[in-house]
Order: sequence, then structure tokens, then C-alpha cells
Amino acid sequence: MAALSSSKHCCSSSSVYSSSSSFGFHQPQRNIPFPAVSQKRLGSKSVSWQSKCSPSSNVILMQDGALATKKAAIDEAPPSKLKEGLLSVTLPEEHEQPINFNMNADESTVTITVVGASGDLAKKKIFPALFALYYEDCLPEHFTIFGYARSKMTDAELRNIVSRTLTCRIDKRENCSEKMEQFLSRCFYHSGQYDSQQNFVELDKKLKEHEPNFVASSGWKGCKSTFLLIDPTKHIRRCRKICASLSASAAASGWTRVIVEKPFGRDSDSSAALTRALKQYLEEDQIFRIDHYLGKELVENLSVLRFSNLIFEPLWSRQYIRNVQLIFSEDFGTEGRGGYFDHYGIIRDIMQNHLLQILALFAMETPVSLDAEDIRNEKVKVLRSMKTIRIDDVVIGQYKSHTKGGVSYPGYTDDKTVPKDSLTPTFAAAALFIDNARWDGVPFLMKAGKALHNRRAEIRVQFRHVPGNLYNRNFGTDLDRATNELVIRVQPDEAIYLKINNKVPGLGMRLDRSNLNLLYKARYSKEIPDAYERLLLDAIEGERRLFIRSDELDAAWSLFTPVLKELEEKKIIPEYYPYGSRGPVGAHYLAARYNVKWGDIGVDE
Ligand SMILES: NC(=O)C1=CN([C@@H]2O[C@H](COP(=O)(O)OP(=O)(O)OC[C@H]3O[C@@H](n4cnc5c(N)ncnc54)[C@H](OP(=O)(O)O)[C@@H]3O)[C@@H](O)[C@H]2O)C=CC1
Ligand SMILES: O=C1O[C@H](COP(=O)(O)O)[C@@H](O)[C@H](O)[C@H]1O
Repeated sequence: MAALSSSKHCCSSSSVYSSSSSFGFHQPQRNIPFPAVSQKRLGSKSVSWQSKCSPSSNVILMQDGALATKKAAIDEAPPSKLKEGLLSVTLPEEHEQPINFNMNADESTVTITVVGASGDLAKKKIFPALFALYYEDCLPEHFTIFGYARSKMTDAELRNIVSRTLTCRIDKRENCSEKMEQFLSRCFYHSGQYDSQQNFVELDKKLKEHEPNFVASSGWKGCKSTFLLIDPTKHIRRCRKICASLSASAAASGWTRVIVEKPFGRDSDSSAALTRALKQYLEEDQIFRIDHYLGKELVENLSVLRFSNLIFEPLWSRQYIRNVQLIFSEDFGTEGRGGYFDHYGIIRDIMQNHLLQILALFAMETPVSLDAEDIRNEKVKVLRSMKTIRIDDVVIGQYKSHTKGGVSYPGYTDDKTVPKDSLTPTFAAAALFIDNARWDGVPFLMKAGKALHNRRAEIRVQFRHVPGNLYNRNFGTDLDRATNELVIRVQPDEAIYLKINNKVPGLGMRLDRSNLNLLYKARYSKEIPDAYERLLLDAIEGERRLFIRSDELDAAWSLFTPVLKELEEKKIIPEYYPYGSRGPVGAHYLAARYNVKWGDIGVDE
């Protein structure tokens, strides 16, 4: 979990504040005029424009009532800053005067705390993503990163661990080691218990010591963000304590945002309990629940593809789409995470969150705007329109050991941290339906598994066959074999391709299926940022579009909780499949029931 400070409280203690960056840092003003404000007449507003690091980010935050409209705000902002997207404004409640804000980007500042810094995710993803942002100049001029966990460590030891995980992009090798040194010199560590307010007060004290002089001298108390990287469901009491400490510190010294990693509960009740615990001390808009699949490039592109191309949106309904497939596979097992995994299983680990989030983005109605709340409103609507999942529409599997080419691969229950008699699914397939006018009757098939034959995540959209197609006789009796299929390959080798029927060149009339192929590595020379880079940047900027709101979470759990309960109460035995195989055959029967063939199986997979 991580917490960020937002401009909302940072600015509340003084009558006139200014801000110089998209990160919302507040300074005594530099006299750039801004429209007058009166708290009574005003509501929250946000303004979006192109930012250097965050193309569609919501960069100006006007809260506690700003008279300024979006247009006025943009009109008032200096063009150079609009270009860079470096503005953030918060208006104090008592403020009745014209407001000014600082435009000096050099004076922007943020403090990032990584709670659970000794863990796997911090090393593997969080520090490398923060470094990538630093390298890209997407972090403010003055930033400090504090690792926090119970393990005893010095700053040097943290830096040593972190340094081993930092890499520069292939196209950004210039000054790489110099940049790493600079980055590491901003990383510090503080050891403490998660439930000790005293330890957090000590941390706060250290954070202050690292604030730049101009922050201290202005009386402004700081903008902080905190990543909570301890399992929030298992450590709910600790999380509540952490939030209490952050909230107490924020009340005295700014405001805080908390970025929380999954798992967000294991069913509706535990998820609601976690939400209650977090909301005891934080407002919903301070909580950033991460689903890292939403930060993946092609998942983000889904809306662009659909809503900015005339050739797709009109086809996006039951009228033209026969089925949609959401596929996740990994070619490795739960090695090393068996203890965690056994408590959750693949449905909770991948389907209820990552695949369902993609489904919601795919199937939602057009949002009013690209504002986070508009998008999330549409996602909630579609999730709430889904039919209860029937147990007959779910197939579960578990991998067993397998020997191939003289190499022996372990079964799931061979992991010492997994009970020998565990029925936890490592594979699942499910058919879901959306009960609305657009998607009535269209199967949304999900498939997710570990220890399969490849690593892949993709969205497949199979279209209906062309009515009265002149070329039907070329396809034989199985017309569905010749339908168009749009494939959005999220990973690896990001690509979007469309399968079309095409005449094979020559004097005859032979058709084949070919791909119109947008392979990212062939089209774009730029390396694709890791999902965590996008998400961390958005969290720091206060952009919520890619984070899960509590009502979305409730809707997702309402959908999956009944079937999960039934599977567990009935102790349904998973279908065993060999490590490295294509998974249980039951998945094919499930698809066949709805006249569907999995698109990832076959000649053109
Ligand atoms: N690792 C991954 O690939 C992914 C992880 N996540 C989620 O991110 C979060 C962090 O994951 P990850 O880093 O792998 O987790 P780890 O198991 O590595 O632990 C993270 C931190 O939790 C603390 N911790 C571990 N056990 C306990 C305990 N029994 N009591 C109190 N604190 C404990 C450790 O700090 P210390 O003991 O020093 O206090 C450690 O720094 C989790 O919520 C996880 O579900 C999500 C997606 C992928
Ligand atoms: O959330 C999780 O995701 C990873 C897969 O993420 P990816 O970005 O590598 O595709 C998965 O291995 C893990 O079990 C799950 O908790």
C-alpha cells in the first residue's frame, strides 16, 4: 500500500497557495493571477490536458470550490505550463481572494513511502518503476523515497538491494549509472512495526528532515504518497493502523494518498471489511486500489481502439460480435507464492480482478468523458448488469507434475507451502453473460491458468459470419471458421491484429485467412513502459481512472462470491492437467456448449 499527499489538505492551512507542478506542490505564490473564488458557490472541479508524462492526465485539481471553470483555468494557465501539464491548484475553504499559483517547476516536491519495502513486489516492480519515472523526468524536482518495513536495514543496504533491480531502457542507456546513483541517493529506509503509531511518527520526522528548505520555510507541510505493499486482506488490522497513522500525520502536515495492492478481500464480506477499515481513516478519493492489468499498454489502448475508430464502435454489440474471449496463461507454476496462492486460487488471483476489469472496459457504454468518475461509472454499470455465474459455466483445474525431455516439473501440491489435499484451482474457465441490450446472449469466455504451455494474455473478439456471403462455398460447412477475429495481445509481443479472409494471389479463386497486423515492436521503436510506471505516475498525479473504486470492487465480488462459495462448499474436484500442457479438456466442452472455439488453439494461434 502506498499513500500520496494531495493538494486538498496540503493547502488548507493558508489563505493563498500556489502550485508548480502536476504533482500538486504548493508554494507561496508567484503572482500569476487566477480567478477569484468563493467557497460557498463552488464545487470540485478538475481539468485535463496533455501532460508531458501523462498524456490524458487530470492535472489541475480545484477543490473546496473553485469559481474557475475548466475553460477559465486553461485560459489562465501560461501556455508553457499547459504544454508541460504542470499545474495543480487547491483553494482553501476560507479563501475569497483571487488566487495565485507558483509556476516554478524546480520547486515541486513529493515524498513517497513504500510500506513493505523489504518484499518481493517492492524490489521487482515498485523501485524499478520509480527509477524509470525518474529517468524520464516524470518525478518532481524534489522527491524522496522512504522504504518502510519491520526488517532491519540501513539506507545503504536498501540501496544495495534496489540497485540490483534497476535497469535502463534499451533506448535510454545514456548516463544510466549516473542516473541510478542520483536516484539511489534519494532512497532511504526506516524500520518499524506496521501497527506502531510511534514508529510512523519517527518516520514522519525523518521525512521532514529530507524536505527541501523552501518547504520548511513556507510553513507548508508536505505532499506524501504511500504504497501499501503488505497483503491488505491478511493484515487488515495493520492496514487500519497504518491508515490511522497516515491520517493523523496528514491532519498535522498535509494530506495523504494510499495506494493499495491486492488482494482486496477474498469474497464480498472480507472485501467490505477491508473497505470499511480503509475508510475509517481515509476518504475514498485518497484510496488508490491497484489492478496492474489496467496499467498495461494494450489494456489502456482498448478504449482508444474502440472509441476513436469508426470501423470498430458500430460493430461493438451482439449484432456483430459472436463471442469475446479473455485469456491469461502462464508457463510457470505458483513456485515461491504457493502459500499465498492456496488461500485465493486462480479465480480470485486473475479472473475476479484482471480479466473482469478488462471485460468491463471492453463492454462498457461510452463514458460521458475520459474523467475517472465517468469511466468508472460505466464500468460499474456493466458489472452490475452481469448475470449470476452458474457453477455449470465454470471449469476448474489443477496442474500435476510432468516430466518432459528428462526434466521433471512439480505439481501444485508438491509445493511445501501447499496442503497435499488442496483443491485450489490453478486453472479456470468460465462463461459470463451481460444482461443488457448491447450484449444480450453474447458469451464472454474467460480462461486463466498457471503452468500451461505458454505465457500469454489476450482479448479475442470473434465476429459473426457474413450473411449471404458470396464466398460461402469456399469455406465449406463451418461458416464460423471464416469469420473475422480481432485479437488484442496484451503480452508478450504486444499486438493488435485482425483476421480477414483474403484471396490468395493467382489465377484461381482460393481464399485464406490472413492477418492485418499491428505488431508494436515493428511499428514503435519506443520500449513499452511497465504497467507500474503508468500506475505510479497516475497515483502521484492524483489521476484515478486506472484505479478500482469501492463500488466497482463490490460489484466484482458480488459476481464471483456465490460461485466461489459453491465450488468450495461442494468441494468440487479440479480436473488435473500436466504441467506445461494446454490445460483441462473441460474448457473446450464449456466453450462448445456456446458454440465457441477458443481462438488460442489452432493453426493461427
Ligand atoms: N509479488 C508479486 O508478484 C505480486 C504481489 N502483489 C501484492 O503486493 C503485495 C506485496 O507483495 P509481495 O512484495 O510479494 O509480498 P511479500 O510477501 O514479499 O511481503 C511484503 C512485505 O510484507 C511484510 N510481511 C511479510 N510477512 C508478514 C507478516 N506475516 N506480518 C507482517 N508483515 C509481513 C514484509 O516486510 P517485513 O517482514 O520486513 O516487515 C514484506 O516487506 C501483496 O499484497 C501481494 O498480494 C500483487 C501482484 C503481484
Ligand atoms: O496479479 C498477479 O499477476 C501476475 C501476472 O502478472 P503479469 O503482469 O506478469 O502478467 C500473476 O503471476 C500473479 O499470480 C497475480 O497475483
